[in-house]
Amino acid sequence: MDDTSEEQDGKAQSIAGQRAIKRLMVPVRKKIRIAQLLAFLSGVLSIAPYVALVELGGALLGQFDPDRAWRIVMILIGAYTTRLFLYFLALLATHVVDLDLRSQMRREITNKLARVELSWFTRTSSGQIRKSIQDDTATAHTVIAHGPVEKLNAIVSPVCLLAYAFYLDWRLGLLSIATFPLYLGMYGLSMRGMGEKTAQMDTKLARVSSTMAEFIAGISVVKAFGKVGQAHRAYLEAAGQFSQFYHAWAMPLVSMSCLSFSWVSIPVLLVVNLGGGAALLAAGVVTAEKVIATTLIALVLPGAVMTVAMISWSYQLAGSAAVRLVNMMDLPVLTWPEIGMQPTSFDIRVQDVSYSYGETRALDQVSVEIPQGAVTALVGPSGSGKSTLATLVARFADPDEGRISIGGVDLMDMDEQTLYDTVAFVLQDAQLIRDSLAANIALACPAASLDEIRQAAQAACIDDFIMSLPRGYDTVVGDDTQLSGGQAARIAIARALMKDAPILVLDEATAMADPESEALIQQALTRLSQGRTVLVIAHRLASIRGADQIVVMNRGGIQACGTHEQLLGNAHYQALLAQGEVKENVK
Ligand SMILES: Nc1ncnc2c1ncn2[C@@H]1O[C@H](COP(=O)(O)OP(=O)(O)OP(=O)(O)O)[C@@H](O)[C@H]1O
Repeated sequence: MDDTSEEQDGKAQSIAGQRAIKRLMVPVRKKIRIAQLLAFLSGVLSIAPYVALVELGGALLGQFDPDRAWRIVMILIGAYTTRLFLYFLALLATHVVDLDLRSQMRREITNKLARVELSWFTRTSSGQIRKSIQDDTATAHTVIAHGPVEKLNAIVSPVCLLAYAFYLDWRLGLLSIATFPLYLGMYGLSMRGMGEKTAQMDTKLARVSSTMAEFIAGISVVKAFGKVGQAHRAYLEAAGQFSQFYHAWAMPLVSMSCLSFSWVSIPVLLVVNLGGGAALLAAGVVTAEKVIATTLIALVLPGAVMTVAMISWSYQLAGSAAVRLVNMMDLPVLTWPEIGMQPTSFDIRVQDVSYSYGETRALDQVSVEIPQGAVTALVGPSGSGKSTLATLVARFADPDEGRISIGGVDLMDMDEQTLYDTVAFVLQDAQLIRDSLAANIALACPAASLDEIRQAAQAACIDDFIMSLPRGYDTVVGDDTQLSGGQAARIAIARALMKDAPILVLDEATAMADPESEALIQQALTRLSQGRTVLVIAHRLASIRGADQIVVMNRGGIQACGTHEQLLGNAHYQALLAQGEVKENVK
C-alpha cells in the first residue's frame, strides 16, 4: 500500500473510530452530561484564587483592612474547596459510569458470543476475542472516565481565567496571550493529520504484533527446517516499516512542538507579562496585584492547551479499540424460535444449499439425502466443501440459500436445545476444556455418575489410559497433563457417546494419530456410529468401503453419490482413490 492510500485509509479509520466512540457512549450520555456540568462549575471557580489575590492586594497594600482580608481568605478557601469537590464529584461520576459501561459492554459481547454463528469462532482467534473483551474495554477508560471531564475543565478554566484577565484590564489581558498566536500556530502545524497518523500507527503496530505472533507460533517448525531467518523476515519488515513511519512522523513533530513551546516558556511569559505590566504600572494605569494575577494566569494557559491536545490524542488512540468493540457488538447472531419443532425421525435432507465465506463460494446448490441409521461418507479433494457441508448440518452457520432439515423439520425451526440434543459432533480439533477428564467427558450431561462416564470412556478405548494417570478421572487437562491428538480424539468420542444423540457429524480425526492410536480411534468410532445417522468426513478407505452411501464432492458441488462398488466406475472417485485423498486403513 502506498503512502497516500495509507493516509486515506488512516483518515477513514480515524473517522470510523470517533463514530464508534460516540456510539459506545450513547447509553451513558446523560450521566456524562451531568458530570460535565459539575466540571464546568468547577472550571468557573478556578478564577477564585486570582480574584482573591487581587482583592487581597487591595485589602493589604491599599487601605489596610484586616477584616476584609480575613473574609477574602475564608471565601477563597470555600471557593477552592468547592472547586476541588465538584471536580472530584465529576471524575467520580465518570469513573462509576466507566465501570458500569465496561461491565455492560463485556456482558453484551459475551452474550453475543453465546449466540453468534459457531463458524465465526473457526475464523477468529481466541487472542482477538480476549483483546476485545479485556484490552479494548480498558482502552476505552480514558475517553469515558477522563476525557469528558478533563477536556471540558481544560477549556472552561482558561476561558474564565482569560475573561477575568480582560476584566481586570484589557491591556494586561492582551499581554497574557501575546505570544499565544505564535504558539498555537506552530503547535497546530505540528499536529496536522494527527488522527490519520495515529490510525496508521495502530495498523502498523498491529502488523508488527501479528507477524511476531505468527513467528512465535511457528518457531518449532521453522527451526526444524532451518528457516529462522526467512520466517522472521516478515516481522523484521513490519518492525522496520513501523520504525521508519514513526521516525518520519515524530521527528518533525517533536522539533516543531518544541519550537512552539518556546513561545510559552516561563522566561518568555515572565518577560512579556512582567515587562509589559511594569510599563503599565509605571504609567499608573494598573495596580501591582493585577499585574501579578494576569502574569500567573498567563503561566497556566499553555498547560491547559497541552491537556486538551493530550486528551484529543487519547480519543484517536481509543478509536481503533472502539471500532473493534462495536464490530463485536454488531456480530450477526443465529436466531432460534421460542418454541421449536421436534423431529420425529432422523434422516437429513440438504436442499439446494449454497454457502460462501465472503467471496469464496464453498457450497454451490448442494442437494443430498442422508438416510436415518446409515453411515454417509463425504469424500473429495481438499477445499471441496466437505467440512462446510458437515458443519452446516450442525448449524455452525445458516446456508445463504436453500434449506437443511432433520426428519422434515427445518434446522431454523428447531430450538437450540432440540438441535444439539439431536446432533453431536466430533471434529478434528477435539476442543477440550481446562477441567477434569470426567467433566470433559460428561460435558453434555454434568449429572452423569462416574460409572456412566467410565462406560463411555471404555467404549471410546480411553479408560485404561485415564486410570493409569495418578489422578485418574480428576486429572485436569492442561494443568495435570497434556494429551496427544489421538487421546484427545478419544475423549471427544467418549463425550459424544455420553451425549447419545441420534445424529453424529464426524470428521475422522485420525490423520495425525499413530497406528496404535488410529486403531483404537477406529474401534471407538465404530461403537459410536452404531444405530445412529452418521455423516462422516472420511479420510480412510476402510470407512468409505463400509459406508452405506458415499458422497463425492468437488469444488463445492456433488459429483456422484452411491456405494463404493457403485462408484468404482466414476472418474472423480477413481481419481480420489488414485491420488490417495483417502488412505488405506493401517489396522
Ligand atoms: N473460515 C473460512 N474463511 C474463508 N474461506 C474458507 C473458510 N473455511 C473454508 N473456506 C474455503 O471454503 C472452501 C471449502 O472449504 P472446506 O473446509 O469446507 O473444504 P474441505 O473439503 O473440508 O477441505 P479439507 O479436506 O482440506 O478440510 C475452500 O475453498 C476453503 O478455502
